[in-house]
Amino acid sequence: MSLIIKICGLKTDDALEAALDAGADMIGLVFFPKSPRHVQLETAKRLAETARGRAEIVALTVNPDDALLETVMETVAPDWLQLHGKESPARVAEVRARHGRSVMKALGISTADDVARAGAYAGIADRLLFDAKPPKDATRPGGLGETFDWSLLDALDPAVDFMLSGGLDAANVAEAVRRTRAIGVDVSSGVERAPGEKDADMIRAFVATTRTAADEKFALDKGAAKRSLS
Ligand SMILES: O=C(O)c1ccccc1NCC(=O)[C@H](O)[C@H](O)COP(=O)(O)O
Repeated sequence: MSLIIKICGLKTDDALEAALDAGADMIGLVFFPKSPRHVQLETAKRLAETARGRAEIVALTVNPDDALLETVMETVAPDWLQLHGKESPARVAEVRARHGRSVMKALGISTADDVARAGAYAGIADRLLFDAKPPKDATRPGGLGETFDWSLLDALDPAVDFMLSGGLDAANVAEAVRRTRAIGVDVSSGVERAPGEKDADMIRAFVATTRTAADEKFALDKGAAKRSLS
């Protein structure tokens, strides 16, 4: 399986086209009014119509109530609901059952305890997304362009798949691919020239670098597997 690339926080037709043309597998639409990437529902609907069938559509919300999720489902019909707040495992299960959509649960990581707590969501969320834990005074819980110590993820149960985010960009994503066993990567700030303003060249560079790094890792793993058999 090839590495999944998600470009998050798209809010214009041009940025969306750049992500789709570059070959992004998932595109993220942010519904969080305090974010510079917040999209109005009608814009989101139009962007989703363009993206449908070309990439999976992810609707990102933070501690959403069911009314918001119903509105997003009716207007945007995303393939995924990304929960980026303090949703409990029980709430994740409830959202999944009630709205009938795959759920990606984002978890902020800064300590080994944060990684240990992730286990409670395994088998409940359809996918886990690890992000840097935001500082206490942050105005939003993600999309801050901050990395975290990826070695903390070495303690995670090897059976648990995850995507990686938090401060990724074209300069560090190859190392992230090599260093972790993430099945996918997610970027927002790292493909922007200013908060909320995506840059087509940066999107292309991020996707191309990620694909090359993933191919190299696959070739290395294949070589190692062959050597261990001989
Ligand atoms: O992007 C936002 O403004 C945002 C607001 C509220 C919750 C989450 C938000 N973003 C999450 C993401 O875009 C990504 O999933 C992830 O955090 C990567 O962000 P970045 O470090 O900026 O690449």
